[in-house]
Amino acid sequence: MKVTVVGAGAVGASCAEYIAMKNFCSEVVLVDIKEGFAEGKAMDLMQTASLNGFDTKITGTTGDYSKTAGSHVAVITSGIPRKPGMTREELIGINAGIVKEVTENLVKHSPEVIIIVVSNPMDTMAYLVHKTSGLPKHKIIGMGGALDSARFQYRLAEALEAPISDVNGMVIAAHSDTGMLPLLSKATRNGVPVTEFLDEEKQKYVIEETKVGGATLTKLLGTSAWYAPGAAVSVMVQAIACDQKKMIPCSLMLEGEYGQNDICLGVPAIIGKNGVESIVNVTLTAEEQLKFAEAANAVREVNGDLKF
Ligand SMILES: NC(=O)c1ccc[n+]([C@@H]2O[C@H](COP(=O)([O-])OP(=O)(O)OC[C@H]3O[C@@H](n4cnc5c(N)ncnc54)[C@H](O)[C@@H]3O)[C@@H](O)[C@H]2O)c1
Ligand SMILES: O=C(O)C[C@H](O)C(=O)O
Repeated sequence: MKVTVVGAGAVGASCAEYIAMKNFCSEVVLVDIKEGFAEGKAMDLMQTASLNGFDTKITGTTGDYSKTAGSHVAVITSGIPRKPGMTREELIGINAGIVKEVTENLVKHSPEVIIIVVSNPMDTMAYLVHKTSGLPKHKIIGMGGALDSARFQYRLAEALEAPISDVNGMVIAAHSDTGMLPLLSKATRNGVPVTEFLDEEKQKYVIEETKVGGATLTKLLGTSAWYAPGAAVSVMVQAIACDQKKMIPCSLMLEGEYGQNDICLGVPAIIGKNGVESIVNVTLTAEEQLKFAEAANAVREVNGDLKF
């Protein structure tokens, strides 16, 4: 399995590192626009191979997409991250042009590729990749829900004073500060609904902290997060590489599912060797349906700023 990661910055390098550490891929190619940067990151990572015990070959290139030819999966992390106080949506002006150009280069050299979109505003960038790549819809997957769900589980474990391995929960809808929908009604501690353990105040705390998870880290770090984003991508790439048929919330093109059309939004999906094997239809409460629809309206407005 050959994987390309475009953008060798914080998230791209973290993706490459986690993918290599899990040792399920033969080759990872890092691509960046900054001269020598991807080559340097690749060499540094390769010098961890004997220490960390992996055999994945990591190489880097400054913009030579012929080196990415024949990739099974490509991850797009190229573009600028937000600074404290910004929203992800404010990145559209710069990132849309980058994501479009990168998509064209990837598809030219790997026409069968499955693309995982990470650059923000992610739901809109995933939509842009659908509109510009010519790839079938099961081959374009936005990464947001896997990360947001991990943050949800972190906050649930904190509120429950439980180990994270006891906790299960999922976040759907938009990958934005206001449009995330943590499904508290379905979250469990070892199969028992968490609502049986948490009072309303704690429930509200978990939901609000989950939704601003990215903003909280951006304020602390001065730029956005990379460890958990990289780990989330590696889980998705592994699900494809190992045909795991894992259920992961991802931003996918909807055609009637969850009452939406012509939009990419986070929904649970089965991820396997074909990319999206199917979308899972979960029954939402009336309040959750309303929030999902509101998130869709907000993303649709941002999508309106795209120029193809
Ligand atoms: N979807 C998510 O959950 C999620 C999580 C974290 C970050 N992000 C987003 O991922 C993106 C990257 O974040 P980061 O922290 O790694 O930023 P970064 O600045 O560390 O890295 C971005 C890299 O992209 C490169 N780049 C820019 N234009 C390029 C081009 N045309 N071709 C190839 N490479 C190019 C830059 O040189 C840089 O090295 C941001 O848009 C950020 O908002 C999304
Ligand atoms: O918060 C950001 O801007 C980056 C990313 O989307 C995240 O959730 O960490």
